Amino acid sequence: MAQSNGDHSSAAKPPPTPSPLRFSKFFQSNMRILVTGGAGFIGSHLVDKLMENEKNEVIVADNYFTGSKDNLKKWIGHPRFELIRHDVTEPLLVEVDQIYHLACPASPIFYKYNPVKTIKTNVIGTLNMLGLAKRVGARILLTSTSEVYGDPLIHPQEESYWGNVNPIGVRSCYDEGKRVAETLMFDYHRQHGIEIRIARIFNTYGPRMNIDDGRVVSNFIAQALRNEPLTVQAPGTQTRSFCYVSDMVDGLIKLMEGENTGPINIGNPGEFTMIELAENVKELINPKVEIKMVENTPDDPRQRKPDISKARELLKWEPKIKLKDGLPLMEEDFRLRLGVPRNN
Ligand SMILES: NC(=O)c1ccc[n+]([C@@H]2O[C@H](COP(=O)([O-])OP(=O)(O)OC[C@H]3O[C@@H](n4cnc5c(N)ncnc54)[C@H](O)[C@@H]3O)[C@@H](O)[C@H]2O)c1
Ligand SMILES: O=c1ccn([C@@H]2O[C@H](COP(=O)(O)OP(=O)(O)O[C@H]3OC[C@@H](O)[C@H](O)[C@H]3O)[C@@H](O)[C@H]2O)c(=O)[nH]1
Repeated sequence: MAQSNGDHSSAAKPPPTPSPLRFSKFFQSNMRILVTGGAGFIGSHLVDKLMENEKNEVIVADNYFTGSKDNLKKWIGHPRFELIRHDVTEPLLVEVDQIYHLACPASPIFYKYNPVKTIKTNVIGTLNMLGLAKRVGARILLTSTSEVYGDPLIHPQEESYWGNVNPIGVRSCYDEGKRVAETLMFDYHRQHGIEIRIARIFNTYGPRMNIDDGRVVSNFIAQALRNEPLTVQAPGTQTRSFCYVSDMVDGLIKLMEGENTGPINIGNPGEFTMIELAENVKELINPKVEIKMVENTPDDPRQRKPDISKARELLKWEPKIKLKDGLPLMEEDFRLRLGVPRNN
């Protein structure tokens, strides 16, 4: 059953007065934007889009755990761009107008690698970024996740659903971490009037994903190009809905620029079983490759598909790129990075 989330738009207090430093711009930019996790997959595409606007000055803070300077190489040295090696579990002092807070490992193998660090990143990292937002009067957007719905008992998932999450499982550092991060966002909003935005991101794919990061689309494409079996984790009937990264970035910017706090689902409602995904990749990239069933990991959600009515209505956003059109764009990037030419 869907549950009510109450009225998210009414803040108890007016927003804090921005710091006077907010108006002392280094350049003639109108907007100084901090992107935490900006050296990662989604973050670096977001930076590309934000940098297209000459009125934006972009500061990236990243500890390079799963991200890389390479993703931002075209901006290093640009007068409107700054890259800081920084871990968000430590406070950060910068003067900005907007904060896109993405810093957090997203692939299950990485977030489970050091679960204590993952939960610290989600809780202390978000607390630090909210403290920064409060001091400088910045608007802050959190990239939350479809994992807040856990192994969902309603389908598709709408924002009013409170989720079905194991609080002590191996994924909890991430999904409970993001749930606490959402709570902190709303507490700062109600208690201190901070302008918040929460995006619940569903599985996103595209160029620049770490080749061996363990997520399903990157795994299957890399396996197909290396002539290795596509590893479908049992039972293979579990579903996901895959959003191409440029659609995701457009949705995040619309949410930041709009008037709604969220949480708002941002994802592509096209739903596929993992067997269907493997078949699509096989047909598209390497028809000779084998599909192999392998053991799954605990608490793997059995179904996932966003209800994006809110995004359509409130943000006037919907994804444009279908899986069959997005996979070849990612294939090109993986071929280049793996050194596998098309006629191989
Ligand atoms: N890609 C998806 O399918 C998806 C789905 C739901 C939510 N999200 C969220 O979107 C955000 C970006 O995901 P992504 O796919 O680009 O992942 P990613 O792993 O490519 O990027 C995460 C970035 O955060 C950085 N980071 C991690 N911990 C940090 C810390 N303590 N301090 C500073 N930087 C740190 C990493 O080095 C990396 O550059 C994450 O918050 C993730 O939870 C992603
Ligand atoms: O090689 C693989 C990898 C994964 N899988 C399956 O593919 C599905 C998707 O797995 P992924 O690891 O790509 O991602 P998940 O959907 O489990 O988690 C993701 O959800 C949303 C985000 O917050 C994160 O990016 C990530 O946690 C799972 O059912 C998994 O069992 C395979 O069948 N084979």
